[in-house]
Amino acid sequence: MAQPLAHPLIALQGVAVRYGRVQALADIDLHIAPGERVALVGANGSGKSTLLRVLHGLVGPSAGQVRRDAAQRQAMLFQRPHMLRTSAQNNVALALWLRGTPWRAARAEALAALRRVGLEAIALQNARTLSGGQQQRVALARAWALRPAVLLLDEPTASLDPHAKREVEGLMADLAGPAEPADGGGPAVTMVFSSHNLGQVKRLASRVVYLEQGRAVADLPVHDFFNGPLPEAARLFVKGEIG
Ligand SMILES: Nc1ncnc2c1ncn2[C@@H]1O[C@H](COP(=O)(O)OP(=O)(O)OP(=O)(O)O)[C@@H](O)[C@H]1O
Repeated sequence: MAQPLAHPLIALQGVAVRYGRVQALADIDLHIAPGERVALVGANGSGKSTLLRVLHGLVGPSAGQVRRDAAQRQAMLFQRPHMLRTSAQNNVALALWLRGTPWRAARAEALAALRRVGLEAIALQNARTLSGGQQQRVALARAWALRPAVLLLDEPTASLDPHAKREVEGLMADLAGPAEPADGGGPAVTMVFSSHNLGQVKRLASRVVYLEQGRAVADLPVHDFFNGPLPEAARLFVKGEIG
């Protein structure tokens, strides 16, 4: 398995997760290094969402260890963002306020974050009335405003139309910075995302982890994943999803 050498932001060792009788993850060893853009791919039910939840600390492992750089902030985005019934600006500002930023400063920072995702003009609009793509951009602004070192995204574009998909994907690339590992801790956000869209994986990822029935059966630099030899199931998955 390819494991980066840099000091990991998150390190999983021998991680397993069970939901009752379902073994959602088994024997996962995974190091996330600064500057990486890791794509989690695999069939429905292979464990991608569960792995993201473990990385974010929302689900505890039933076996194994999760170590996290406690000084680093993390944020997570879901397929369908949850918007509160208030303005886009307040949706972002509340996240900052909850982290201890005074309200006035939070409102100002929220506006800057909305500007970052091209939504300054609709800052005062009720977030629930925005389109799916706009809501996902507000969610990205809300996550980015927290200045996370690690951004985890669970199929962030899966429920969007092609135009919105491209916009959100472009923003993800923009927030993550260049696809090379950052040297010396630049402003780049380390990103781990799940996706069924292999074109998107090619465009965004620096590394691909392929899950099968809760196991990481391939963990490769993006070029090797799409061009090199793969375990049979992963090869068929790539062929089926593309062809
Ligand atoms: N809360 C839960 N309770 C019971 N079983 C669960 C729960 N969440 C997930 N599972 C099961 O764990 C396994 C892994 O699910 P997970 O959602 O992580 O897969 P996934 O790869 O993200 O799937 P998808 O691509 O469909 O989103 C599946 O068998 C799923 O049914």
